[in-house]
Amino acid sequence: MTNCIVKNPATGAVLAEIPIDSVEAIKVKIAEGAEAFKSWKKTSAHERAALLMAWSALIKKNRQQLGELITAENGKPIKEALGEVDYAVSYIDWYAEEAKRMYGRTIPAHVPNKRIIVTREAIGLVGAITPWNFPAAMMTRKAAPALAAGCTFIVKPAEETPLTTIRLIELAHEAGFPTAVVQSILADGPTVGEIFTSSPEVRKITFTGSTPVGKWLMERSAQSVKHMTMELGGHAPIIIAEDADLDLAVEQTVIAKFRNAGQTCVSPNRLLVHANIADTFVEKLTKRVDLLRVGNGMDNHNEVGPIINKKGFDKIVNQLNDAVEKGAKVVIGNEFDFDEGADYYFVQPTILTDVTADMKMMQEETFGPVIPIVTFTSIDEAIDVANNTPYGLAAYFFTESYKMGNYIAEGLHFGILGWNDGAPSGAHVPFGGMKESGIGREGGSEGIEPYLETKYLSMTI
Ligand SMILES: NC(=O)c1ccc[n+]([C@@H]2O[C@H](COP(=O)([O-])OP(=O)(O)OC[C@H]3O[C@@H](n4cnc5c(N)ncnc54)[C@H](O)[C@@H]3O)[C@@H](O)[C@H]2O)c1
Ligand SMILES: O=CCCC(=O)O
Repeated sequence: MTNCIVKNPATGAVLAEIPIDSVEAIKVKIAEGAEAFKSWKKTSAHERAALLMAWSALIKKNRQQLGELITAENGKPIKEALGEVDYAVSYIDWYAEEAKRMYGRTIPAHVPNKRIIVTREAIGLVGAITPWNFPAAMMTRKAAPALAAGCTFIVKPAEETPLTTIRLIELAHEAGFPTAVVQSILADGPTVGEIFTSSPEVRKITFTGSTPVGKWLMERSAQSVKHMTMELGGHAPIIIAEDADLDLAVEQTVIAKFRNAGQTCVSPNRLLVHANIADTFVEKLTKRVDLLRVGNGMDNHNEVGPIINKKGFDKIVNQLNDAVEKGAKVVIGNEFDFDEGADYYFVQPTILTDVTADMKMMQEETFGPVIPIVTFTSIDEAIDVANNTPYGLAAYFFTESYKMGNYIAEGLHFGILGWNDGAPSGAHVPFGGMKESGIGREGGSEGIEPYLETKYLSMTI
């Protein structure tokens, strides 16, 4: 592959054909990033914060253009794409502030003539690899804390959606970041994975993507003991307790589930509803889902865009066929609008009932607009089913009871919990997963820690 062909997933039209970086060119960028670290780490936190604020201002000025770029290459509705630009910028704003709070400490010495000082230092050159589902926000939530900490940064965006990243990096340079401090590269994942993991100059890898690729990167990085942040796959449950506010649960389920047509790592993948309220809930949810308009995200009225590509579409169809063959009942959806020749794929929002544990969608991430519904009769049973997965990213639950809510929260093994809340993400909170959903957190005060080393100085005076 010498060129990366970027397509509009809503139409299959080619948006751009960009030459990919050669192995040699990638190695040169890594060397430049490592060299730039020597001076960048010496800049003051206030200087770095000011550059981040200048970058943020330029992104805000170009909000509409960036939003349209996201919709064009990713497919999500324009309103959501503009929301993603705001979300992406919020990480830059947050870490421009956090840059100034990289506090150290002093430790009382065990003898009178010693003084001990603990400082925090930037790790070095960071290699980032990002997915196509949030082309702006997954990049800035890595770049902003890395740059704030004093690290230099190289990102490899997904081949499906590199245009947003390329534009964001241009704006960073326009804002005043030296070229070698923040860079992007364009190449296929395995090539970049191979180079990043084998390069001693790359001191940290931060990855957002699928669990198998994350595991592979971790294995290879062991050779040079790199720092790692892993934001991997999810398999989020929603538990609807018997006393839940059903209208609220319906509204929040729709928000959580159909964002980016279900192609979101925190997207609910399994809906567990108490048997006594299941019929009422399914009826209300179906009415609401029936109102969702599917189509090209550039049309402001559409709320559910296309699936990113044929591979993603085939996975969804395969899971649906498997579920129906094993006895699931289609309440709404299971319909498709696609054209393999043109290369676009839409899936109608789908609700399935009579879902059982042996169905593929109860074990694997679907990454599509599909809601499988399972009933339960006791909350312990629901918690067990929810936890019965190697993943542990996000989980949601709906109950009006304070005691029940706390009981469920304490029982769930997930890094992010939404109680009566389908939208828990934000720059100010620690985002990340347990078990095979990842290592480390992005966002919040936790999000800068993975870019810092601890150094302590012991002085005899
Ligand atoms: N936990 C989170 O914060 C989070 C956020 C968004 C997406 N995700 C996950 O990402 C996945 C969807 O993205 P995807 O299907 O594009 O994932 P993917 O792992 O196939 O690709 C993600 C990125 O990794 C690159 N890549 C592929 N193979 C590689 C290799 N061998 N070495 C290095 N890089 C490689 C790709 O080019 C892309 O840039 C889902 O599993 C989703 O849950 C997780
Ligand atoms: O897909 C993963 C990111 C979604 C989010 O940050 O809420």
